[in-house]
Amino acid sequence: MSKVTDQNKEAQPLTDVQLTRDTRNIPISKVGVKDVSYPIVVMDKNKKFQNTIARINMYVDLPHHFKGTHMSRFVEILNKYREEIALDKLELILATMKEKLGASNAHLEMEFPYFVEKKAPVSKAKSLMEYTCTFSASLSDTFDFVLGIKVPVTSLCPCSKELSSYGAHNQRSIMTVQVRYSEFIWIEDLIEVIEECGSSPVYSLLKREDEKFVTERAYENPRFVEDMVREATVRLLSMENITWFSIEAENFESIHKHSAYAAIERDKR
Ligand SMILES: Nc1nc2c(ncn2[C@@H]2O[C@H](COP(=O)(O)OP(=O)(O)OP(=O)(O)O)[C@@H](O)[C@H]2O)c(=O)[nH]1
Repeated sequence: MSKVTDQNKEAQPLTDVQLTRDTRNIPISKVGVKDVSYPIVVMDKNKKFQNTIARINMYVDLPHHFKGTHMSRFVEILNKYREEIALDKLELILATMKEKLGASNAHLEMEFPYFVEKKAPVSKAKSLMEYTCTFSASLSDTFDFVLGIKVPVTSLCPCSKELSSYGAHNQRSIMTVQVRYSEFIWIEDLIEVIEECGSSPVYSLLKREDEKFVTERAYENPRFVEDMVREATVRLLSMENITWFSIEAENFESIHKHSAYAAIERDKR
């Protein structure tokens, strides 16, 4: 490009390419930014609140006639609500996304580590355990919110216990619970419910007496993935404030190279 053309371009106002017309007549259901790392605040049952860092996805719909969305506005909105990005602000953030981006639907997904203080079962030694949680919120005409938690547990195979002369294969499993609710639910309470559904909870700190206890507890409570999602379903159905849930169990098998998996979803509305 010649120096003269460069100078001409600089003298002109910058073109807003995103606003130009697209002629393919295809609307887009979700467009935006993905995997933005950002500080958020989560309500903590014991300490009132907990600061953590989320990986955030923000999307809106885009009408067929626009070439592109305005990507910078998503991050501008995060900045606007910095220090106060929390559950009670999600609907407001989504409303701002709809307004600033001229959209009909807005989606906000956050995945973040959340720490819970746990006591070892016998020694009562305290330690912090990390749980991966998700907030998935959408606003169209109505607001929708789903809380998700990945809960690690130990599972011990009932079949292996029955067949083997010694021991039974056991492994770490991840139970993923997602809920819609009518009244607020503490992350801590939901974790406790799901941890009852494996052969044993897992801990970040165990002394010798705890290790003996959890090993024997797992042996006394063998569970297939099917048992785990059924046990969770019984509990989640009995919680009246839960209006919808999905529960998954994945066992990272210690005698196979693949996982065992089961899932149940129930809409109580
Ligand atoms: N729409 C879109 N923008 C992209 C993409 N990749 C990068 N961008 C950039 O996102 C940046 C910000 O775009 P805008 O939000 O429209 O920026 P702006 O025009 O200064 O902001 P406004 O005045 O608020 O519209 C631009 O530099 C784009 O090039 C893409 O795949 N799609």
